[in-house]
Amino acid sequence: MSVLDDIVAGVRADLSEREEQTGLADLRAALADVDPPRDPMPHLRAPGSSVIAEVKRRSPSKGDLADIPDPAELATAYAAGGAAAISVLTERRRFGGSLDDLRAVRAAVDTPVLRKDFIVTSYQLVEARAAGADLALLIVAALDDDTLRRLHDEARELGLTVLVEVHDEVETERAVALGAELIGVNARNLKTLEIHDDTFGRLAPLIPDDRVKVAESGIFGPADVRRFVGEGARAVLVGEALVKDGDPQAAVAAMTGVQA
Ligand SMILES: O=C(O)c1ccccc1NCC(=O)[C@H](O)[C@H](O)COP(=O)(O)O
Repeated sequence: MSVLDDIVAGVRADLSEREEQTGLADLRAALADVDPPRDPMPHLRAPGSSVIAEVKRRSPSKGDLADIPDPAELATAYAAGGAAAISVLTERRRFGGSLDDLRAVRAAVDTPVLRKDFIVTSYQLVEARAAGADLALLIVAALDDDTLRRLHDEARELGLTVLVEVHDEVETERAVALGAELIGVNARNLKTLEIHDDTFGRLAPLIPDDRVKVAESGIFGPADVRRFVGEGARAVLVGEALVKDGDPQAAVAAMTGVQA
C-alpha cells in the first residue's frame, strides 16, 4: 500500500463517522446559509507570481512543522502579505488539520480559501462548501477518470474553483483533457514522498498556456519562485517554508509579484 493509499484509507474511515453524524441532505441544506464563494482566478491570472499560502501543522514527510494554535492569526498574516488564496489542510490523522481550521480562517480573511484534503466523494465537496471553502483540491492520482470528472463537475456546480493536482505525464494529460482551469504540479511524489524539483519543468509544457499552472511543494524562497515562474508558473503553493518562518507576512510578500 502506498502512502497515498494509506492516507485515503484513513480519510475514508473518518469520513464515514462524519456521514453518520450528518447526512448529505442536512449538509446540502446548510449550503443556504453559507457566504457565496470567492473567485481566486482574477488574482491568480494577474501578472507576476501569486502565492497560495498553506496552513500546515505536520506532514507524513516532515513530521511536526509548527503548532499553529490560531490558524486565523496565521491566515491574517498571509493575507496581509498578499496571498492570492489560503490553503488549509483539513486532513486530521497525518496533517493535524480540521474543518474547524478552515472555518476559522474563512471568517478571518477576505482571501479565497482552499480545502486541501484527499477528496474522494461528493460528500467531502459539499462539506467543503458548507464550511466556507472557495476552492477544493482534486488529486488525480487518487481518482479514476470517471470519479475525477464527476467530482470536478460537482465541485463546479457548488461554485468551487478546483485545483487539479498532478505528478506525472499521464496525470497531466488527464487533467488537461478534463478541462481543468487550475492545475497544480506537485513536486512531491505522493507514493514515495520524494521531492523531484524538475517535475514542474517537465510537466508544465504539457499544460496549455490558457490554464493557470501552480508549482507545489519544496518551495523555500523567491529564488525558487523565480525559477518556476520562468518555467511557466503563475502561482506557487507553499506550506513548510511559511509555517516555519517567524514573519509569514514578509515571507509571502517576498514570493509575491516575482517576475521571471
Ligand atoms: O507534505 C507531505 O508530506 C505530503 C505527503 C503526502 C501527501 C501530501 C503531502 N503534502 C501535501 C502538499 O501537497 C503540500 O502540503 C503542499 O504542496 C506544500 O508543500 P511544502 O511547501 O513542501 O510544505
